[in-house]
Amino acid sequence: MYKGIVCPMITPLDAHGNIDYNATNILIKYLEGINVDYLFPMGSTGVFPYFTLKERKDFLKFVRENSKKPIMAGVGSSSINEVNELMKFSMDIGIEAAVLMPPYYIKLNQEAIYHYYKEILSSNDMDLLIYNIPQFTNKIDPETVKNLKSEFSSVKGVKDSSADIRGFMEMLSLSDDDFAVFQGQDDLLFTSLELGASGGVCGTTNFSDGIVRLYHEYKNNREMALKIEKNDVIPLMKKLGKYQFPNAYYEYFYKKNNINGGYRPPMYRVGIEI
Ligand SMILES: O=C(O)C(=O)C[C@H](O)[C@H](O)COP(=O)(O)O
Repeated sequence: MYKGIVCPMITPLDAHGNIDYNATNILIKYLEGINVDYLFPMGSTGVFPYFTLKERKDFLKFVRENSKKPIMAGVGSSSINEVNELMKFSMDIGIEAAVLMPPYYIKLNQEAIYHYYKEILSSNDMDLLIYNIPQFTNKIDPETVKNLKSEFSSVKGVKDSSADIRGFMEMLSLSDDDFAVFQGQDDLLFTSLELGASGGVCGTTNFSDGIVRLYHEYKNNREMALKIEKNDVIPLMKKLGKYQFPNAYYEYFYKKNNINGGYRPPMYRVGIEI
């Protein structure tokens, strides 16, 4: 059962916009230090669409070779061949699970989305978390998740970043011992834990330990957890939300660690005050 706090890792970049592996090591050590439960490279915060397949594989391999934490690999692509290639690669190098959002560009109905996942799940045994993020790609409905879950035992959960609490509650109704439901928005973590979520995929963990403290406090001291959400997490998310996603996450990380980091266009430096 997947459970706890997942970091959707930024992909640290150098001044030329290439992947900076020294900075990546600093990030991995930080995440181990604050004790997140899983590393999630090549998700949305990791700006996976801006990288070639080779860059994506190299980054996944580096994270695998430099951390013993369980890993969820972002394998998203509108090309099923690319998804299969990334899943097979991830499985071969010992990554525990894959995270996959519905395809993008062409607007798809639920039947098409079902067929996309079915095709991939039929030829891969790796554990898979379905990723609902309708602000960036086609939406997957709880009903479609339910159908895929009942047909394929490798579907181990869903990560919902929609910020739609009604939809999230429908996803939660699918929870069982072998199916996890993660909240994808940091500032909804407390509410989601109250509703029975398995944990959160939280971007602020790239440079702040508030979410991890919230998650651990929640078990013993609910009031304290709520305080952390109100005083630390919500203001931080509000600040980050003012800028083009996810540039401010990168800038925060670079500033915190005194790294002369860069951006790959269309990313750019936003000039956040921290
Ligand atoms: O990076 C990932 O893959 C994540 O899981 C983090 C978040 O779910 C999304 O980044 C949310 O994006 P916003 O709605 O723009 O805040």
